[in-house]
Amino acid sequence: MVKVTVAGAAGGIGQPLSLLLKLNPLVTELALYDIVNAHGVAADLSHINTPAVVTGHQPSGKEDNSAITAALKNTDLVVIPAGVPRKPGMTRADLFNINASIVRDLVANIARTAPNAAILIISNPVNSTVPIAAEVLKKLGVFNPRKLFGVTTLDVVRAETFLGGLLDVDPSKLRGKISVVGGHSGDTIVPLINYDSEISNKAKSRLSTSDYEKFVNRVQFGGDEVVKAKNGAGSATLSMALAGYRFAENILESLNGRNQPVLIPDSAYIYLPGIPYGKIFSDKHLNGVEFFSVPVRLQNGRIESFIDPFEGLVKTDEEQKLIEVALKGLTGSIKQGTEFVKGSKL
Ligand SMILES: NC(=O)c1ccc[n+]([C@@H]2O[C@H](COP(=O)([O-])OP(=O)(O)OC[C@H]3O[C@@H](n4cnc5c(N)ncnc54)[C@H](O)[C@@H]3O)[C@@H](O)[C@H]2O)c1
Ligand SMILES: O=C(O)C[C@H](O)C(=O)O
Repeated sequence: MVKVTVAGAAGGIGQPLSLLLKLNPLVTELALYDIVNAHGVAADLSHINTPAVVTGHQPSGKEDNSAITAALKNTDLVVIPAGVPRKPGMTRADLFNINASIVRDLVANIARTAPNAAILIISNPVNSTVPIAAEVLKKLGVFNPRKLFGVTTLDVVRAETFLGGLLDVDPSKLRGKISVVGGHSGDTIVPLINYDSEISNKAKSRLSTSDYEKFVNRVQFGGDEVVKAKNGAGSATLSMALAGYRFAENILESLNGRNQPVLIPDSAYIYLPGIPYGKIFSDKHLNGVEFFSVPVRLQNGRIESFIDPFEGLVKTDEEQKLIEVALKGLTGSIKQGTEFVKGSKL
């Protein structure tokens, strides 16, 4: 029995993500929460002939907490794509003013109603919204760092797609062979393609320095490519739904009665000091930066451990330099999120 809740379920990401979740036979209940159109989306998806029972939850006004409480009750996994997307000319950080309080309030409800649920945060700016979630959970005394994930899978999906194109390899075969670490915006996104010897050799023989730099830039700014093409109608939704589902599916599979750790080649943006070896890793390699996206191993819906991309994976000097740039960008975003909650009344 697995209940999944999607908060922001009627949005551009929420709808196709909910569709994919409805197709997963491991899901027995799918609770769709949104401040608009939640019942419509739920009615629509409920006609699909898979086992998951779909329920819709929409508040009647600002003070109505009953809908979110019902959506979260007994849930195992909450996926959050609630919030506003970018328009051309905006950075993800420009979304902070609106999305910070949306994530804060949703996570406070999770802390009160479903403190044991795994939480997947999609809402941008992920580099700050995940620290916001962590701080809320800490303040309310229920923080389990093994169950909080910033969803950075779209960066991995993009890296696989773009590199596959350049190397003339089926991109789906690159899953688990390359990785993306760091954060989720511009130069905090760091693709690592040099630890699988076959891929690394292929990349060395096929990619010029300029091809490699263009590849890195395209992964780092893939989001902008979509924002520009949508021309005011939002940011990535369909590829994000696929990426969010891919990560949610990893969690569902790890919840599915398996006691063995499942190696998930996908990275997630996590709070390292709460994970075994994470604090040492953060002090040793990240200059004390506490949130970082790394490939994780899951067990029973939580992080069992992560792969150390410094000692476990071979990196080139270029990749090392990219990580140093990423760390500079992450420090301020993390602090902004943490300070925001410190100054908030929950
Ligand atoms: N992590 C990533 O890789 C990634 C990728 C793409 C988009 N995003 C982010 O995901 C977010 C959503 O993008 P979208 O395109 O789906 O936007 P959207 O505007 O289409 O949908 C957002 C949905 O959230 C709902 N919502 C707003 N406030 C809410 C609240 N308090 N509670 C519940 N629902 C609420 C809205 O009603 C809407 O249905 C944006 O912040 C975007 O930047 C992240
Ligand atoms: O670019 C955005 O604003 C949305 C998302 O973070 C993405 O990477 O596509």
